Amino acid sequence: MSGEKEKSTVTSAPPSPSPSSVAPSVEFSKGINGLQKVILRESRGSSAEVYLYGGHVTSWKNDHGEELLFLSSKAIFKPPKAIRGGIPICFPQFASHGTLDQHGFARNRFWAVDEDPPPFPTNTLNKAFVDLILKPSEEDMKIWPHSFEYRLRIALGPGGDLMLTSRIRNTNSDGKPFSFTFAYHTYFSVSDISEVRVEGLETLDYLDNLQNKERFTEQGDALTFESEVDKIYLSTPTKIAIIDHEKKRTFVLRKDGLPDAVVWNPWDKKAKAMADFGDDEYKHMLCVEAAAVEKAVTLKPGEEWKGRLELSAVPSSYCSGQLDPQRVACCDNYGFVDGKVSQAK
Ligand SMILES: O=P(O)(O)OC[C@H]1O[C@H](O)[C@H](O)[C@@H](O)[C@@H]1O
Repeated sequence: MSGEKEKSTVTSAPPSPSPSSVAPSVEFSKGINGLQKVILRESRGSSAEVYLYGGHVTSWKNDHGEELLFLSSKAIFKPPKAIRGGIPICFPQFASHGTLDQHGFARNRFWAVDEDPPPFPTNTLNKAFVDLILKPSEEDMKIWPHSFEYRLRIALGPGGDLMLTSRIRNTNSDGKPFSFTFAYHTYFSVSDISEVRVEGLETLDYLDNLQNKERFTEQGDALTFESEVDKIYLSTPTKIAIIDHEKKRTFVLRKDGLPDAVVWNPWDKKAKAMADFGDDEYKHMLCVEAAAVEKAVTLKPGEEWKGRLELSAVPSSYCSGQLDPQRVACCDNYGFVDGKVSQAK
């Protein structure tokens, strides 16, 4: 594996208000196997890495340099294989919910940097971000005969929050609508899967992929893990927490436009069957995927869909058991202000 990193371009955002901190920056460089990647750095030291192959976030680190996403030591950075770990983009099909290959093709296409994206309503001050774009090739049109523009903004906020915004537009000139399913297939890094709990999905209905996609209702308790899990929770709240007791860290996932949430851990048997996944790595990862699966999204020509994911990692002074997605403020240091996440002072 040639992991040579070769710096090429650095673009700096406006100067940071704090004299002791460095301005957020965006750096283009070569990653594993010479694949192009983008490194986002924000002023307090957190960072993220994005491969143009797949439009794939492979790393998200906090201001102590600790990795927050799981990336398999056996991940294959070579097309057409999708990268195992980080945040694969599943589009235009989630899993095998359709006639395309598993999880669609966006995760194994080369994306381009979008030099001139249409304006975003969100504030980008003090954020390091990159805009990517995917348009179908002629080959793609043969397997999925629809013209689209998929714009992906990946941004790192001043507190180290990672934000992904997808804007997908139907650009068909034949007047035809298209439908798709979608997921941000996020692999979180956890200390020990048996010590982790997920709050926000209790009492919800789910489709169990391990039982012919049959529908069940989750019990009233937070989710814990002691065997393989592959479930699609339906109509979930906008906020889900992954509490890692051993690490004393809580991931807070906020989503918009993505009603479902997939929870996946392959456990030991499936782990062994995957060539690009270590036998014991299932112990240190958990996928919680903001998704639109049960009801496909349909776009008429000219229409655009937006799906947004915000991830933050906070110390686990987080009040376990008190997650209420309807509340405007949570007992951690983060809350919603005017529909946007802000860090309380
Ligand atoms: O191996 P992959 O194609 O990346 O898929 C990995 C997993 O993705 C999702 O979480 C699905 O629900 C699982 O059924 C699938 O096994």
